[in-house]
Amino acid sequence: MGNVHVLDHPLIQHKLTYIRDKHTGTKEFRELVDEVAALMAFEITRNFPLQEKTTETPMMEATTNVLAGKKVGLIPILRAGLGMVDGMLNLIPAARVGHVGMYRDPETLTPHEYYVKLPSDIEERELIVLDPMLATGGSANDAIYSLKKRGARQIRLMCLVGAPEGVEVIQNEHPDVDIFLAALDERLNDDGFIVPGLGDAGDRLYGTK
Ligand SMILES: O=P(O)(O)OC[C@H]1O[C@H](OP(=O)(O)OP(=O)(O)O)[C@H](O)[C@@H]1O
Ligand SMILES: O=c1cc[nH]c(=O)[nH]1
Ligand SMILES: [Mg+2]
Repeated sequence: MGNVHVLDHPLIQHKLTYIRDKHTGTKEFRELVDEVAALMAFEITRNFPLQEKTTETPMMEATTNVLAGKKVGLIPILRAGLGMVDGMLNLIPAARVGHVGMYRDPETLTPHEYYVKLPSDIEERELIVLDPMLATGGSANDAIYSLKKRGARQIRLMCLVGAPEGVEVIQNEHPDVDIFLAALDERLNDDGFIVPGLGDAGDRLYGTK
């Protein structure tokens, strides 16, 4: 079963509080999501392999470390996942970005895929699926199946807020996928929204409500 990592770094938790706050406007919401994504990138890359390199410092020749060249693919689930891309790219600038378009029917809560465009070598890349919200888990579940169908082999899922229901779906359907969250919330309400949550992530990012 995939591990669930709740990234409880104080800076992440502090910023998440203002992301949740209903008084936070679109501009600030977008900036905070960007910042938290960068902080989460710092944590999610913690186990990336290093290799030794000989470096001449101004003082002497030294054996130092550089990243061992792990190839990364960032896969935002449109729309709301887009809000996490730039923050991640700040720390992993060589990552390629693939897009999966998915919307959740507000009545049935069923996800519908409407767009897929991926780097050609996804089978060689460590893919990080990005979406602020893991609610019923339907969207992330379908997006991960869609990636696997196209050859993906290594996938992690990174969300700001997860519900236990969504976590369970991913753990059951994709035991090979580790989940990284800034918070694991209480539950879903009757409309399929995470509570306490942060509301509709896409609408808050792009000011569409
Ligand atoms: O876990 P689930 O129950 O599938 O719900 C989560 C999904 O719902 C939201 O997207 P939405 O469908 O609102 O699309 P948007 O990002 O375009 O607003 C959110 O960004 C996730 O993709
Ligand atoms: O709480 C939720 C659930 C699904 N999508 C959102 O944007 N928010
Ligand atoms: Mg939305």
